[in-house]
Parts: sequence; C-alpha cells; structure tokens
Amino acid sequence: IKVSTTGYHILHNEHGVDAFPQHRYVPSAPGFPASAFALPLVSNAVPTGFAPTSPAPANPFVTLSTHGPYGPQFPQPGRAQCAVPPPVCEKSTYRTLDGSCNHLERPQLGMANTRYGRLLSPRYADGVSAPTASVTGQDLPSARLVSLVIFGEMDVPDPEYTLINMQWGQIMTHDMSMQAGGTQSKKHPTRCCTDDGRLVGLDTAHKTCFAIIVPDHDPVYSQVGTECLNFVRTLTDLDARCPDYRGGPAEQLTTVTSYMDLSLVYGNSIQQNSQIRAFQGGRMIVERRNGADWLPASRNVTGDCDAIEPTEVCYTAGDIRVNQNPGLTILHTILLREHNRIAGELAKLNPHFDDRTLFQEARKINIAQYQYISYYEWLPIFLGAENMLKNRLIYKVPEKAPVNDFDPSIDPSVINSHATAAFRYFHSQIEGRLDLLSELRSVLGSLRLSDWFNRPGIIEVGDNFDSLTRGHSTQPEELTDINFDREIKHFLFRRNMPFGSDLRAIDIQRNRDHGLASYNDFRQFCGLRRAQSWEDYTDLIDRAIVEKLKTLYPSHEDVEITVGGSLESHVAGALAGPTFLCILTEQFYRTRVGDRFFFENGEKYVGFTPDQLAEIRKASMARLVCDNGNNIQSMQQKAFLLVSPSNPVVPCSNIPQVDLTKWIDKKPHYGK
Ligand code: HEM
Ligand SMILES: [Ca+2]
Repeated sequence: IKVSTTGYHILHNEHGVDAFPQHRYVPSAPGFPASAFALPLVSNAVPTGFAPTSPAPANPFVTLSTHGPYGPQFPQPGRAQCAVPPPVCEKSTYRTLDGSCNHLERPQLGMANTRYGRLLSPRYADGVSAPTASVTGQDLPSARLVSLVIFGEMDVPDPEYTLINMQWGQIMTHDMSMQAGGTQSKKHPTRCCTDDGRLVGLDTAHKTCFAIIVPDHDPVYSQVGTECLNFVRTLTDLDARCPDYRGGPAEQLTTVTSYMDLSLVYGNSIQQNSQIRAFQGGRMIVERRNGADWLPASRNVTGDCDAIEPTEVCYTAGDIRVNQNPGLTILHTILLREHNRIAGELAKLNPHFDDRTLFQEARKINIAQYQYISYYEWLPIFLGAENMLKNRLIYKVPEKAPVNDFDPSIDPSVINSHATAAFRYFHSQIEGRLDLLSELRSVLGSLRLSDWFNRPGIIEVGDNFDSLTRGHSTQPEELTDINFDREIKHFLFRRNMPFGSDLRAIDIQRNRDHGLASYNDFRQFCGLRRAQSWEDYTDLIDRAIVEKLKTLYPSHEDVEITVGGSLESHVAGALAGPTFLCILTEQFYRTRVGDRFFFENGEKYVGFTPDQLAEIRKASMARLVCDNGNNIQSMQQKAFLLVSPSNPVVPCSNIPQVDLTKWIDKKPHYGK
C-alpha cells in the first residue's frame, strides 16, 4: 500500500491491477474528513476475457470433495462453480434469474457463482490463500477466545426497533450473498472436529478445514469437553479453477446473485426457478394446508432440515438457507405469498396476460416493493437517512419521478468486507426468545431459538404463523452493540445437543479465512486516522476494550475488521461506527446504481410508468404482513419500529395499499 500525492492509497485489487477503489462515502458525523470522499468510484471487477498468466494450482476441492476423512460425503450445496455468462445479451424488460446481462457489456457482473468484490487487497499469510496470520509471526488468539473476551452476551432489548427489523436484514443478506462450499446451517459434511468435539489431526483433516480451537477453561464448552468447533473454508476461484483465475491472491466465490432481486424467492438460475414455479397463472408453487399456502415441501427432509418428528415439514425455496430459523422461513413465506397475490390480481386485471407475462410482471413488482422497503424504510434505520441522502442512496423526489442513476462503471458485486464483516455486525440484533402473540398483542408463549434451528415446521402448528409474525413485529430486537445472544453464541445449531457453535467466533474465523484487510487498513481506507499504536484506537473504541484487545493480539495491526468495526461507537443517527458505516454505505450505493433494473430507474424498457412508480412507493413492511399473514387483522404503520403512541397498532385497512389497477393493460415489452 502506497500513499499517493493526493493522499489516497493506491492499492492492488485482487487481480493485481492498480486501481483506486475509493468510495464516494461522505461521513455524516462531525469531525470526519468529508472531503476525502467526493471521488468517483472505480470498479474493481474482474476484467473479462483475459487469459491466465500461470497454470492454475491443483484444486483441493475437486480432488477431495467427494471423500472426506470419514469416507464419502454428501454432495455439497453451493458447490463451487465459476459462472459462465451468455455470449450475447438480449435486451429484455425483465431481469434474468442468474443476474447475467444486467450489465450489458459485462454480462458476468453480479451473477451467481462469481467472486466477491474487494475494497482492499487481501492479507493472506502466504499472499495467495492461507488464512491471515499475525504481523508479528506469533499466533493470533483463538476466534472463540476473542468472542468470549471482547464480546458480551447480555440481553439488552432495543428501545426503538422490532425483531422483524433484524429478520428483514437476514433476508437482504441472503439475497445478496452466500459463500461457496458451505451448508451454513446444516451439519457440514466436512468434519474438522470429531463428533465429540476433538480436533481431527492435521494429517487426516480435509484441506478446507480451519477448525476453531476452543481455549482451555472455556466457561461453556469445557463443561462437555469440546475443544474444537467445526469450520470449513469458503471456496475460491483458485479452488474451483475458474478459467479466468490468473494467479495471485485467491478470491472467495458467492453462489447467489449480488443484486437485490429476490433471488432467494425465485432461485439463482432457470433450472432452480423451474422447480419452484407453477407455470400457471404466473404463480410460484405453493402447497395448501389448513386453508393457507405454504412453501413447497422439500423432498429431502433429512438432507435439508434437522426435523425430529417424522411428520415435520421442511421447505424448498430459491435459497437453501430457507429453513435456518422460524423468522426467516416466515418472511420467505410472506414474500412468496406476495408474488402469488400480485400474480392473481394482475390476472384479474389483465385476462389476456399469459403465464410468462404474469410471472415476470408479478416478479418485477414484488422485487420493486422489496427494494423500496429496503432502501426507504429499512436502510435509513441502519445507515441514517441523512447519510443516505448525502451519499445518493435515496432521493427526495416527487412521487412519480424516476431516478435515473444507473452507472455502468459501478461494479454491483457484493464486497467481501461487507458480507464477511460489516453486515454481520447485525448478528448482534438477534433475539434468542421468539414471542407468540395474539391479535391483541398479548403473549401466548415463546420459543427458544436453538430448539428450532432448521426445524421450520413449527410455523405451521396451530396459529403459530400469525402469532410468531405478530411477535416479530412487536417484540424488540436486541440492541445493536457488542452483545450477541447466548442462543447464537453457545447454542448455534445445537440440534439436540446441550451446546452448539458460536456465531461470533465463526464470523471472526471467516474474516481470517477470507484474508480481509485489517481494521486499521479499513480505518485508513475510510478516511479515519491510521492507528500507530493501541492508544490511537481509543478515539472510537472504549479504552477498557482496547486494554482487553491488547491482552489478546500480538500487535494493534492484527485486529480484524470484524472485531474492530464492531467495537466503534456508533455514528449519530446510524447503527454502526464510522468504519462499518463507510463499508455499508459503499455497498448499498453500488447495489443501487450498479443495478440497471433498480426500481426507480425510469428507462423506457426496464422502468415503471410514473403512475406505477408512485404506487410502488406506497409499499411497506406493515402492508406485506397484513396481506400475507394467515389472518392478521392489525399492524402498526411502521413495522420496523416498536408500537408506541405515535406508532399505534391499527386495523390493516388503515395501511396504504399498492393499487395494481395502474398495471391494467400496460402491455409489457417482450424480451427473452
Ligand atoms: C437468527 C438469525 C440469524 C442466524 C441464525 C444467522 C446465522 C448465520 C450463519 C450460520 C452464517 C454463516 C457463517 C459462516 O459460516 O461464516 C451467517 C452469515 C451471514 N449473516 Fe447471518 N444469521 C442471522 C441473521 C443475520 C442478520 C440479521 C444479518 C444482517 C442484517 C446477517 C448477516 C449475515 C451475513 C452478511 C452473512 C454472510 C453471508 C455470505 O456472504 O455468505 N445474518 N449468518
Ligand atoms: Ca440476489
């Protein structure tokens, strides 16, 4: 890293090309140097069509994926592939399912099965792919130890936001990225620890193993003798032998489209989509039971879920993570029902529309509402409305006015440090107790999160779907702070065992796995002062925490972005400190202006009419819940905010609706 005369550091991106990956983030907090950010973005994507400069090294994944240390393994979901873009893009009114051809000149951008983007060059120990090591050559502290010493587990309810706020975030996350090669929530077929929690010897462990070592005297795991938490490395372009890998640092692959296109509902390829699409009336497949529509059942219950009872259902959707927790499955169901609701309305309004037109128009409206809710209702809570306006992530325009800010020079790929560090900070919002509430919002009972990981069938029992949905939109989420709920800190995916894994430790280990640049590097990147010593971190991090960090890490240069970023005091009006806010703002700028189909784009072939756009801008989280519960009659207008005198629960009929008559006879443009 060099410092250029302009004061910006010139970096090598993951392909060794000099680039200025500056972002255009303008900090909104006083005291941060706003001038550093008013620069145009430079895309850091892979140039297409180049030849490898050196032969690709042996691929540990291909040779070992079917046989682990314990014999044959299951086929791995999200198996590493390298996307192949179509040779020619046809101009279409609708998005493709795999994200190809959103960018017409570089059709691969944002596709499923491509690389994450990078803001700063990776810090692999060997410069190519080995997990990050200490700058001193000493060992880094165990990720579990960092989780225990630095992060708390106190239960602090948020004074403003509801649990559905957290849950919507996970939906957006699952839309934007999924690291390749893992099962994430199911027991991973690659075992880096034995079933009783001992380390598998280095000689026998799978090449992709990077187990988390549990420290001695762990207050939780030592009770049961667990010494090792399973952790499997994310697959990279090097592992998958992507044809355009040309040596240099490996880059992790993500298996879903980067765009906010509800790929988790519709799937990430034509093949995946055709398994869940009804091909009738523009609808997606649902199964009707007890008077309600449910996601189609998975044919592989034991493979996809951790069901205990033989009758327990387990679902299929556009994303394999759908069954991970009840709140997630509920929002998946709501978004699926919303598609069919829209398709049904459109069919009534336009009897001449065929299945394909109904499907694509309903999909387009569903995605637009979702983008509107995400950018105008949800993100301002996290990034601050003022900050978003200033950085052009949202606009104040008349209700019918489009915003034509698509910029083909922007790479829409999800940035590694966003997905692996910054966005995961909101794991802090997870609540381990899920309330069941009546229509009058009285507590009927509650569920313990770790009893229901990968057991989504609970949402179909009795009135649970509505009671849990009301619970999520009424009970507070956990405060966004350094505390992570016990249910995910000691009991993650415990199945019927006494303890499970630690999500915070996994996040830290994943940071090292992906070789992210350090917290200090990102401070500098974000225009903050680069720390020369531990003392310098006290500008943003509590001194007592800096003292603890000092006892763990050999050098202040070793603190990971996942750790340092999570410890900063928040910028006023936002739910993150300046470094994470800079990464998050950068990401959501790219996700917007790098998406040719972003809902506010008024371009003739892809946009909505002014009247339609004004309707999309009436969508809300509350309306989605009202329209797609089994029988939810009332909601507060602002579902992400707690019920209060200024945000009272009102009958659903008082919540504005998107008027689909604006879609009457608007003949869609045909395309591929
Ligand atoms: C009950 C709720 C949640 C659970 C149980 C959960 C669990 C997990 C797990 C197990 C992983 C994979 C970890 C790894 O192997 O590296 C993950 C990844 C991730 N989570 Fe969560 N999470 C939840 C909610 C959220 C929320 C609310 C957000 C943000 C608003 C979020 C953001 C992310 C991101 C960005 C990733 C990385 C995605 C990728 O690129 O693969 N999660 N989460
Ligand atoms: Ca997507």
